[in-house]
Amino acid sequence: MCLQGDEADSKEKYDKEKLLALETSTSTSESKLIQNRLLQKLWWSDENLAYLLEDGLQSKGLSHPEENIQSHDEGWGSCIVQSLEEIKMHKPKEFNFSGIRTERSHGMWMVIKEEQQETHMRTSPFSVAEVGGDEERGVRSGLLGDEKKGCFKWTEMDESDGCFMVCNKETPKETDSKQIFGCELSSMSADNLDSTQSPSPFSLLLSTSPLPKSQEFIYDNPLLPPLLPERAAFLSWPPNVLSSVQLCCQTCGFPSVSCGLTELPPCLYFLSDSGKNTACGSACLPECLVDHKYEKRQQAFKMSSGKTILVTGGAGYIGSHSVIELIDAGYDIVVIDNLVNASMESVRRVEKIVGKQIPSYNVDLLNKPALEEIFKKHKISAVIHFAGLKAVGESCELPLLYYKTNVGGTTNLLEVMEANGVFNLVFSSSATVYGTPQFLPLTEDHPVGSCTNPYGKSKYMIEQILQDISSSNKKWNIVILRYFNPVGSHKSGTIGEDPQGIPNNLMPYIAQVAVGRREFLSVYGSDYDTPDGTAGVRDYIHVVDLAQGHVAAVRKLDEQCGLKIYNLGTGQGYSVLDMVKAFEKASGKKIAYKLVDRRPGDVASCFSDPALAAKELGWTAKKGLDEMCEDLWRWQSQNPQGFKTVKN
Ligand SMILES: CC(=O)N[C@H]1[C@@H](OP(=O)(O)OP(=O)(O)OC[C@H]2O[C@@H](n3ccc(=O)[nH]c3=O)[C@H](O)[C@@H]2O)O[C@H](CO)[C@H](O)[C@@H]1O
Repeated sequence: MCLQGDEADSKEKYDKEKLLALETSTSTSESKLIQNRLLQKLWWSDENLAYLLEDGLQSKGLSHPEENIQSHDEGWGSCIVQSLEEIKMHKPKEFNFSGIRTERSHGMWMVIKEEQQETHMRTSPFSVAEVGGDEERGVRSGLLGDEKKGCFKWTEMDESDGCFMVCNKETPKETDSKQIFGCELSSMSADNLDSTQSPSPFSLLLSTSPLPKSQEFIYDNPLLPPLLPERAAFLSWPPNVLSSVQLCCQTCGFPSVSCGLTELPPCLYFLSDSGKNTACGSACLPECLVDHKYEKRQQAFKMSSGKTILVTGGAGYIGSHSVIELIDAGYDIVVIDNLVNASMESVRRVEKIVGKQIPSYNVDLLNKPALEEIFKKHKISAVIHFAGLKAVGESCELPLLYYKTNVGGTTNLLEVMEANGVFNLVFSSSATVYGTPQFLPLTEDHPVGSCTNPYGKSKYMIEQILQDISSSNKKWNIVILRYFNPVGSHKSGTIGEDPQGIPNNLMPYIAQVAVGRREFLSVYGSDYDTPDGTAGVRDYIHVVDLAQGHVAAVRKLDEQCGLKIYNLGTGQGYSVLDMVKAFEKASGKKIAYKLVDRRPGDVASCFSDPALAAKELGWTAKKGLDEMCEDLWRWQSQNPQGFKTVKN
């Protein structure tokens, strides 16, 4: 029996017949299996009819029901083979063939070994992408196959609908869809499959029930390494019908095509308002989505330095990014944060990124007993001290709050450290301590202290305190890092800068204009002595580069370094309008701006000489302006309201 796409054959009627056929099947166990599979398959919502195409899903060896292929002129099938190793171990005819056609214009077929379907759902040597006649996308598909993976060929299946097939290199190039299909089937067990080939870059995740409109997909398979979150995309498929979800690789250029296979085992969950919901099926973890850093991270866990670093302000922007890099470098981390300007959600998201729980406490540095508790509970080797207030304008209105929080908090911390025999500290200072530059680029020996606001002065005062304790007790190892202008976010787009209220700094403001939270950017001053007249030739540095600078600084402490001071910048200056343009390019959004008066206290230009950090820490910033803007945009567009964003 062959079911056509003709609606005359209702799904229900067909199901009935199918089940009847199964009941009379000779093999009870096979019948059971097939019934189970039928139940699994018949999940499609009404608008997305699925038809089982082959008689009773009985084993037919590899003989494909060609009449079905031919009859499906509006769509076509992809033959997907799972588990290369298994395929090699079995003769083709031991495979049962089952095909499902998922909807009129997008067909999907599957070939799997019935008895072991679950274990087969790991890697897919084949998958098929349909590009719906869009030549450009087709070309991109082709690039993926040949150039990126090197082991796939893309073959145009049908000029009229512009379908492309990914298959093994050995598969004949020029042939029609029927032949390709046949060939692919016969290559299931064929020796021409190269066992080193990469799995498919795609997989299709089919829900066992219609997915809710609001959802957050969570890939969560303990058997497989984590996804590269920045690459993975979950798309509903077929488009606009939320009954299946496609996991695909954005980097490979596949934001919108359907492809791949399949079903169980469950490893994808989706969240709805009611919490974690039923599992979706998943086929394989595409190679290009595997987070290989994970293996390194596992390695790092194994070769853990055994050192625990206390990160104050670890829920904040720079702190959270640094925690990731430190964990990657093999350190154990304890986070404390008073959450005045941060949220524990960022720590939860960092935990997801690193695949590890991080002890984290809502503790204020002014609460000395609580701080002492932390030092009792954890064997701290070093402290990275980010915590503090940082809004320049606010510091002018509330100077005492700034001195108490920043300076008082730091002295508390230093006392507790000393009392517990911890003499290793990395301090988060700022280029603001240089005040108005007397020369550029700024080197570490540039005069400091001429800061015009309490925030800047508090940083300067802390630097002075650190100099003094270092002179008083040689046990102290202190690295002071003077940051230039950190921007960007982690590649995943799941953590980033989340200013409360109206952003003071340029880039968060621009990002909020792009996302529609602010109407326009006020460019403060257009009469400066800079190439485009705008102020703010600044040294923007990617926050991940900055975070890596902290790893280098922690390593420096091991050298019993005494007190050291380093600039963390790129050495490259960009104006406000440079930044506007770069962000427009990265986001594809127009940034409305108005030229307004100067902002009091702004200097025209400020950029670093980062040579000392390169020489003594072995650290340099690597990421350029485009990457900073792209990463910032990923964070902002995925989280328009920052960590408060509710996923729809
Ligand atoms: C005076 C001041 O606040 N200094 C702080 C600010 O330095 P910066 O002034 O270097 O950073 P910023 O991001 O506030 O401003 C960068 C440039 O953009 C300009 N701009 C900024 C915002 C805006 O809405 N429109 C606009 O034109 C601003 O005039 C400046 O020329 O941030 C640094 C961290 O990143 C330090 O914390 C500095 O202490």
